[in-house]
Amino acid sequence: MEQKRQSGFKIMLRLIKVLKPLAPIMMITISFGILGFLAATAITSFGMVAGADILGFNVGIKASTAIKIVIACAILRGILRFIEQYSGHFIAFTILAILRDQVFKALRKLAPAKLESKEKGSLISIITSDIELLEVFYAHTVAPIAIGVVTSIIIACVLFAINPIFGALSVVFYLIVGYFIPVFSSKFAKQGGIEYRAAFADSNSYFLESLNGIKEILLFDKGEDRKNAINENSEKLHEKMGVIKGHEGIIRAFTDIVIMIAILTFLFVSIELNKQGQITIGQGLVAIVTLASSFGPVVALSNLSNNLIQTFACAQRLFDILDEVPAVEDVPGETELSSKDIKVDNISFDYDNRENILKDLSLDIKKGDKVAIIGESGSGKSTLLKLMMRFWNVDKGEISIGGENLKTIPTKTLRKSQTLVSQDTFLFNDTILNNIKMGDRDASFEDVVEAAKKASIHEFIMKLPQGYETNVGELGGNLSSGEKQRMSMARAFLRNSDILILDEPTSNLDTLNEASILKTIDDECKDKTIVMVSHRKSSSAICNKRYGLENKKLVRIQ
Ligand SMILES: Nc1ncnc2c1ncn2[C@@H]1O[C@H](COP(=O)(O)OP(=O)(O)OP(=O)(O)O)[C@@H](O)[C@H]1O
Repeated sequence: MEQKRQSGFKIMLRLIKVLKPLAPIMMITISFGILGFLAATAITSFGMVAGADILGFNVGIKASTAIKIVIACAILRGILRFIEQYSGHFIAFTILAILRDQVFKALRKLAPAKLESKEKGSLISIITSDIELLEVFYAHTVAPIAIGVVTSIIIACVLFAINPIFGALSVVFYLIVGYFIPVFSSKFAKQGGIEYRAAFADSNSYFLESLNGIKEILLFDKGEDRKNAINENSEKLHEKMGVIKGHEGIIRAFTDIVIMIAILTFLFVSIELNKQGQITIGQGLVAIVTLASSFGPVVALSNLSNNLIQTFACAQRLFDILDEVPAVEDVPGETELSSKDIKVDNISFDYDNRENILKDLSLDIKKGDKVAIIGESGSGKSTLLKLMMRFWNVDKGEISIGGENLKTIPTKTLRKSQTLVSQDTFLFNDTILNNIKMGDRDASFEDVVEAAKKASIHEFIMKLPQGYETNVGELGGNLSSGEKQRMSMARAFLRNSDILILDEPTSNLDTLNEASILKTIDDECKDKTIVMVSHRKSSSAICNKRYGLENKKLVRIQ
């Protein structure tokens, strides 16, 4: 399951590839960003020109003209910055939407097999905060790098025009601040960023697990332990953030020192060049002010490196999901199955190349058969059902329905032909009506009531304050397992598939409700094929064929 770690460069290239459809808008962001920064630098530079002219240093431009340019640049700066930020964020949030869509598509493909073993808290981190952090890359990285590089080149040319030494020196300082510091910084901060994102996901998982297992925690009096562990996780996150922020502080201080050194260097060089008669005092002042005000985009690059490491760690986790190979590929299309006979032909299966769970197992189920599978816990009964629904593919042998290999039956057709009722039923935070209607979205209210009656849950629903319109969420998880299981049966009756797959369908029911549901199944499903896993003899009484799962194979029981 662990994926290969990709280099920062590869991750960056892949993130940029997603940008392709929005390249024209990115060009707008970059162009307006460059013009905006040039306008900002021009404000200070021409301000200095005006000052120099007023003080009597000749710089070749009149103070009145320079002031007009300053005013024009100030207005332009606002407009340009607005367009840059607007288009930059439009790109970022559009891309986040595209990425979210890709992740959901990937999760759909991975479900259910590959998601069984994934930590749900970690998945939630990826879908929410990890993707959100990529905004940093799209809105605050790509354009700033381009803007930083281009503006630095332009300013270096302007300084070069004043005097080549200024031009050459500015290139050196831009490289130190915009390239060497970020590269050096990222080497040290890399591990911290990766560790922080991993700790963040772990902490989410632990919290979610604690919520899910709250009953067990209280029952075994582990509340204090859990609380301490959650506090420890928070402390760990705090510490890791402390390391990142400490590092950021040092880098910022270092960057500021380099900028100060650059300005002082320009000051000394200006004095020297003025002494040699190569530049006027006015030119020297303009060069110093231009350099000092031009570091903005380059400093933005330097600050990026810390954020980028976290962003890349998030992107890596996102790409791991996108790259994960599903256990089963969907088969597109829809067909009619010629018959509903199921043939399990000499199959073997194991999870992740471990020991075989099922080996050379065969089973013939004719349409209308009611088959019970009995066996010890962990013997592989649920696994066999999962294989019949193609949640996983068999490793050897073949399962077919109506003579057609499961692997080639369109997924939609397969899902339509089968309904699963399992030991634990998930109800969505919606009305009871809509929860049962999962079985058939187009069913009428009367159909739902009839299905609920068959599942012996109608009377219970009618006693609820708003009957079928009661929201499951409002019951606050107060539904009993048996009530949930009966709702699941109601869904199954409504769905009316030809093949009913029942995994301990009555495990949470009392004998009265069990008998009632079994009678309905017996009466209503005469022509349906049923494959039922059950520990209870009473449940399997409605079946005409019984098999025991022993030593990875099925043995007929009379
Ligand atoms: N997704 C999975 N990945 C790896 N191993 C799994 C997975 N699901 C189940 N197993 C293992 O496969 C074996 C068979 O599990 P299965 O759920 O099929 O047993 P079962 O007979 O239905 O058990 P029970 O009666 O307790 O429900 C068990 O050892 C289980 O731990």
